[in-house]
Amino acid sequence: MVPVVELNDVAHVYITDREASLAVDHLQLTVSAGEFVSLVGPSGCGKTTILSIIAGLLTPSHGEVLVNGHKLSGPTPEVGYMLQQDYLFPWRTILNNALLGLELTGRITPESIAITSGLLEEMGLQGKENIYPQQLSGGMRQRVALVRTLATDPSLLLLDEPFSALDYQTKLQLEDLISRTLRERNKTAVLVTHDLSEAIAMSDRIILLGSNPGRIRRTFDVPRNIREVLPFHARDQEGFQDLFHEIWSAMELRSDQE
Ligand SMILES: Nc1ncnc2c1ncn2[C@@H]1O[C@H](COP(=O)(O)OP(=O)(O)OP(=O)(O)O)[C@@H](O)[C@H]1O
Repeated sequence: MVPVVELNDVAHVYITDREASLAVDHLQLTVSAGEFVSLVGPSGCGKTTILSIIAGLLTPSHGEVLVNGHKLSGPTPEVGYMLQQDYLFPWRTILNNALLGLELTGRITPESIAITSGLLEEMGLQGKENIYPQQLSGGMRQRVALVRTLATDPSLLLLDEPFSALDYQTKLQLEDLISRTLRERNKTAVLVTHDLSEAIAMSDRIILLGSNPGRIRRTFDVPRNIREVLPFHARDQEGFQDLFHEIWSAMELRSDQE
């Protein structure tokens, strides 16, 4: 089966007035359909750069990116991007915010509106369609952002720290909701997070990056018993703490000690 994402020897150099800096180098990465992969690593190792490249927002200086077997040359509806901030427009109602992606891609139809309303309901936002973002809590707003991302039916979702601005309880609830929603639809996802336990609880595979320049250092497969349950209960599964410590130790180890 064709992978949903393939990065072949991708590198990126940021060029500013003062310098050129190699942000990521020699990236080789394949993500299969239905897989949930997390990118973890120290600040500045290139996690956001990699997501921007996969989103088609940044053209890599070297190498190529394939999405569903096609070479990426810019943003595509096949890839949805969800960020830490929800970026809802305050002047649009919840439903109209959720419909934004469909509107921008010229796909507003009675059917797509009904599907989006159904998604809002699934996210516990029934009755909120005609109110405005400022009337919602942070967790609710992130759920609207998720609906907006899912409404265009992308095969791949890029999640850049989508829970980091939320309180702990809301974050755990949203992790379960997103995990269940993506699994039910067999969506593929790449998550960037600073929270290692979140990465283990949500993923099939964890990619540890090192910095200067950003490179893949190690990959960890999450055991089946952890993957099979939703994130909240995954944390209680046998082997969870062992994997946490294994990845943590690898993070602490400098790359020159490997
Ligand atoms: N627009 C830019 N211009 C110049 N350098 C940049 C730019 N964006 C990122 N960088 C540099 O590229 C490197 C990777 O940055 P990136 O934001 O991808 O890392 P990150 O792992 O997502 O960091 P964090 O965990 O802090 O969010 C860093 O050294 C950063 O300073």
